[in-house]
Amino acid sequence: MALDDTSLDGTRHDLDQLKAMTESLPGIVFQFYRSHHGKACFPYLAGDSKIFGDSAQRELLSEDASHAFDHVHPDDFPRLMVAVERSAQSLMPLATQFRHCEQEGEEYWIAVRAKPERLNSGTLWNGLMVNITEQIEYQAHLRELSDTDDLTGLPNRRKLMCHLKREISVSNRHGTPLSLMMIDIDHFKHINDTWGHLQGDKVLRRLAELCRGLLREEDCLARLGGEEFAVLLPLTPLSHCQKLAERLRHEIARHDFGLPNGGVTISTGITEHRVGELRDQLLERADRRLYSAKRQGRNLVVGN
Ligand SMILES: Nc1nc2c(ncn2[C@@H]2O[C@H](COP(=O)(O)OP(=O)(O)OP(=O)(O)O)[C@@H](O)[C@H]2O)c(=O)[nH]1
Repeated sequence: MALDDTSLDGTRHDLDQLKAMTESLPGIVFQFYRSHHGKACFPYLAGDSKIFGDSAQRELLSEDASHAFDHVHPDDFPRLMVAVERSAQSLMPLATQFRHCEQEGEEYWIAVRAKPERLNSGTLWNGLMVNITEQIEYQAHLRELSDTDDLTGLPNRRKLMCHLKREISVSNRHGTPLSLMMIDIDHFKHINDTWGHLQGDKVLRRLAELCRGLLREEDCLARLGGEEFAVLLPLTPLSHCQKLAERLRHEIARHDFGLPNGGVTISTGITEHRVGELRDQLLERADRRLYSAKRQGRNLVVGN
């Protein structure tokens, strides 16, 4: 059959347009092939050159995909391989994400979506990879906001509960000590009522800074709400926690918070986690001791 020159021109034009379009995509259109013997390659790759380099690098990948896998973050590599294997076995779409690392240390988060088809010699996926670094960073920012107390910048109750869950599980598994302090400012209502809410806010912020400065990096100081704070101390037995609580109490009592008459004091309940107990049992015991400190006259640490 004779070829119609005009329709060939049209086809060439369409192909050129398609090529130009894929080259400017904010992602990659690809084919990935894996033989039954494990040989893998990218027969087709087009799009964002940030992800898989220039045409010379892509030429290499069309023969051997291992150069691409060298750039996958080591923490993400096993998950990616499991996802590929599952998709090959089940012929369900491949859907996962991973970090792509550049030699210069730059990292991109890539989302991959691809449909597999069985061939005689292996599996072929047709799919897309999209750079989702901005979304991942934005999600991390939102998570940070939802875990942070606005006024003091400290972790909030929600974040402390996550830490508690993790540290209790470590303590249960390894039998390592874990202590908890519950701190409450004494007569804070009086400070607010006498000097105003803004002055009260300043006291909360200053107290948070003061405590932060006296704690180790791995100790989690959180604001639970109002004038109540907590400190979670991994690898710390009650005796050390007691010394630290006394030090905080002392430093706060002698600190000049800028209030015209007198200082600020705190009451503290401390306790150590008992292997096997639940988070709420630990919290309740620390709370009971805090209220015992209040009952006994305030500006006090109670540990049993
Ligand atoms: N300035 C300020 N005040 C707050 C904030 N959150 C809670 N408060 C106030 O903290 C005060 C807490 O009062 P109470 O619960 O009666 O406790 P207290 O006066 O410290 O008395 P004791 O704990 O028994 O020593 C209340 O007046 C709340 O309005 C805040 O973010 N900023």
